[in-house]
Amino acid sequence: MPNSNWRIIDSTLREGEQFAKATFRPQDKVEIARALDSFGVDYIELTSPAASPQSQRDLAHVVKLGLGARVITHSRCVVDDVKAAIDTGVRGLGLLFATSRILRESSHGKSIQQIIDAMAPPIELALGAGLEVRFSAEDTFRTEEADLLAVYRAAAQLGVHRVGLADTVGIATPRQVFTAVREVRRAVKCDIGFHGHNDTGCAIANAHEAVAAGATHVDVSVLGIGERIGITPLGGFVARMYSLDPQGVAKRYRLGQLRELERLVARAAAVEIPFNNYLTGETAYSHKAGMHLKAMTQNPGSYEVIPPEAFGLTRRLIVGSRLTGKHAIGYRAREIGITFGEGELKAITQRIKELADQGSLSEEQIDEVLREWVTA
Ligand SMILES: CC(=O)SCCNC(=O)CCNC(=O)[C@H](O)C(C)(C)COP(=O)(O)OP(=O)(O)OC[C@H]1O[C@@H](n2cnc3c(N)ncnc32)[C@H](O)[C@@H]1OP(=O)(O)O
Ligand SMILES: O=C(O)CCC(=O)C(=O)O
Ligand SMILES: [Mg+2]
Repeated sequence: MPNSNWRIIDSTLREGEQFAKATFRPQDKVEIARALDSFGVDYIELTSPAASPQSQRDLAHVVKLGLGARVITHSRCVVDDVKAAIDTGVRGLGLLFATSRILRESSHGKSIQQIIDAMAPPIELALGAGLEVRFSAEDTFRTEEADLLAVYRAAAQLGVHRVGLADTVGIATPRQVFTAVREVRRAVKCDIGFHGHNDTGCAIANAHEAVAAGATHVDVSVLGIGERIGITPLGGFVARMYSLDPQGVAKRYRLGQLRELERLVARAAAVEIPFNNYLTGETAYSHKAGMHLKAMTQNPGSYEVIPPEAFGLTRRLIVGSRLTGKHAIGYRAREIGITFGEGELKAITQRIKELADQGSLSEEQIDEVLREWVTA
């Protein structure tokens, strides 16, 4: 039975705003927040109101939209920043402190004990205001294990609802993530979140391993946008989890809205959707090689673990290439009402391959060849 005890925290409007090309206008944030809510993400995280006056106004505005998703924000362990967050009416707050030696030296200059002392007042303030509070050890995977467990235990003792592991620089392997989450799971009783950057291409696998080891919350952003090359993409994470539990995932999220959501964010962030994007990429359901096409005409599950219909999309069988085969040609012929005998089919397939050696044929061109063959 797959683990279904996980929630999506969409951070397009926080981590995604840290993406080099993104500067969201107030109306973009509203539109994106509404679309995320309609898709069904469990949390929507926006930039700290301490960042700028407009960030403060945008957060307060999104809070007032009355969305089903919990609107949360993110903050340093600084009392004034937490006060600014509370004033916006957010439901939850992600607090963090970098715990690795390198970031302790370059970012804030505090020892582990000083971090433990400094995180108490902001955590207590946020909890006292009734917020759902999470504390993350930034740069978890370059932090000494004993230091990590010490800050998590201290946060749990203060009463946080969740502790977070953050692969801030995208260095963790899936095995490391599994082990670390399992250790934290043994050390604290509260929920556990995971935030993973994709610098070494493991962000989706790492999010999955975090869940497998007991994490309850996963940070994602639409198209994965974030600092540098970003974090676990919403679509990629949904693909991973859908393949393990199709009904469970389809029940919780409006999967047919994913493509429009991605288009919206791509426009707002001034990027293209990659051709090989998870689930919705232009070629995500295109099949080309003759051996694949034959099997696909028998059973679409042959070369697809995720059916396009689940995401409101359609499959494409590319029949007119030099890699085509007689089964695919016969299939297309039958679709347009033509039936060929075995010998004829082999001959026309050879002819199509010769033509396709000069450049692939469109569906219209294939149909024309098939019809001409009949009348010739
Ligand atoms: C890994 C991540 O993505 S973490 C989230 C990153 N998000 C952001 O940075 C939000 C946007 N940031 C901002 O608008 C600004 O950085 C602000 C408003 C937060 C702070 O601005 P400034 O006061 O001008 O400080 P600046 O950004 O130059 O330096 C960071 C300061 O935060 C401190 N700091 C860093 N991490 C933490 C932390 N977790 N808790 C408390 N203080 C911290 C640093 O020590 C430094 O303070 P200092 O001025 O006393 O040395
Ligand atoms: O607060 C967190 O858990 C993550 C912060 C962040 O964006 C990161 O560490 O990359
Ligand atoms: Mg990040």
